[in-house]
Amino acid sequence: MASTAPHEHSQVQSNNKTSFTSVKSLTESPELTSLPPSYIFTTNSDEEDHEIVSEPDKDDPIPIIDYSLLVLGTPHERAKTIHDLGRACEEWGFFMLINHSVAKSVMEKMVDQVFAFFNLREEEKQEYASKDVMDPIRYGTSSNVSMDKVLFWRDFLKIVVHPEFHSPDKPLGFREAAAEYCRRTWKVGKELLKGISENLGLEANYIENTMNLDYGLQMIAANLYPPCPQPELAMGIPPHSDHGLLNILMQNGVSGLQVLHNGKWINVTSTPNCFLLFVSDHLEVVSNGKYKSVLHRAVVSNKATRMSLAIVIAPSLDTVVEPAKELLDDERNPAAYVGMKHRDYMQLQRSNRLDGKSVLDKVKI
Ligand SMILES: O=C(O)CCC(=O)C(=O)O
Ligand SMILES: [Fe+2]
Repeated sequence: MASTAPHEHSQVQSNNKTSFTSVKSLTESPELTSLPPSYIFTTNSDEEDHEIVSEPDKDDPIPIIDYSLLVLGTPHERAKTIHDLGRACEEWGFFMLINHSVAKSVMEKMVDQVFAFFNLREEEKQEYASKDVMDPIRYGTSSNVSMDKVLFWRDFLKIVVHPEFHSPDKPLGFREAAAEYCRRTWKVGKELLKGISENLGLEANYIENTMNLDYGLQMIAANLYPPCPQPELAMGIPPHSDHGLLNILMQNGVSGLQVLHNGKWINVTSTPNCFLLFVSDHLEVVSNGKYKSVLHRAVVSNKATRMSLAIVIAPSLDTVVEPAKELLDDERNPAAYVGMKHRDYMQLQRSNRLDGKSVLDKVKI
C-alpha cells in the first residue's frame, strides 16, 4: 500500500530542525529535490584517517564460513571450520556465512513482511514510535532523533523476540514470518557461539551458559534506506559497533554496508542467500579483546531502496558481561574490561548518539 503524502503531523521538531517522521515519507514528498540540510553528514576529524573506501583485496578477502561443515562436517572439517571462524573473528570481526540452513523461502517471507511494514501508512507505523529506549517494539527514523546532530537517511523497526516474542499486529503475516525466521536464526547464532567458545579453548556451551542464553535477548533490527537525492552528502547509519554477542544480517540485494578493516572501509557486496555476521561488543568483552567488534556503517544510493535486517544475539538483560575468567592470567592476560549488566550497557548505547565504539570504551580498563 502506497503511503499518502506527508501531512503536518508527520513532521517532528528536533534540535530546532524540522524533519519528517520518516525518510520514506520525506522521499514521497513532492518538495524533495535536494538533501535537506539537517541530513548533511560530515566526518569527524578523528575518522579522516580511514576515509579510504575500497573493494575487498584479492589477497585478503572477506572470510567465508561454511555453516554446514560446522554442524554436519566430519571431525576434521568441523575443527578446520572452528579454526577459520576464530581467525575471522580475530582478523575481521566479520564474515560471510554460507550454507546456513535457513531456507530461502523463510528469508524471502521475512523480507516481504518487513517491506510490508514500512509500506504501512505513516499513522499506522507511528503506533510503534516510542520514547522509551527499552520498549519491545520501536519504530523510528535516524538513530536517536533527540541526540543526533545530523539526521541519518534511515528508518528502523526494532523488536524484541526472545525471551518473550513480540510482534506488531500489522501487516498480517508479519508475526508468523518473524517467529519462523527468528527461531531459525537463534539456532544458527547458538551453533556459531559453540564453535567460537571452542576456538577460545572453552567448553562448547560456555558462552551459552555464562550469557544465560535461555533468557537471552534476541532482537530484530530492520533498516530501510530509501533512494537519496544526494547520497554523497548523507549517511544511512554512522560508524558504530553493535551491542550483544553476534549480529546476523541479511539485505535485499542492494549494497551499502561498509566494514572497517585495516584502516579502510571495505564495500561489502552481497552474495544471494548468505548471512553477514558481525562480532559485537559483548563477544569482544567475553574474549577479553581477542576478538574485536567490527566498526561498520551504511552508505546510501540514489538508485534503489535498500533494506537490511539484523538479528541481534545477546546475553540476557540481567547478565553481567565480563571477560571469561578461564582466559585471564594476572601477568600475561589481565582483564581488559570491567563487567557491566547487559541492560545498563544497552540503555547507555540507546540513550546516546551512535558514535564508533564509545560505549565499549566506557568498560575498557
Ligand atoms: O544496514 C546495514 O547494513 C547495517 C545495519 C546496522 O549496522 C545495524 O542495524 O546495526
Ligand atoms: Fe550495526
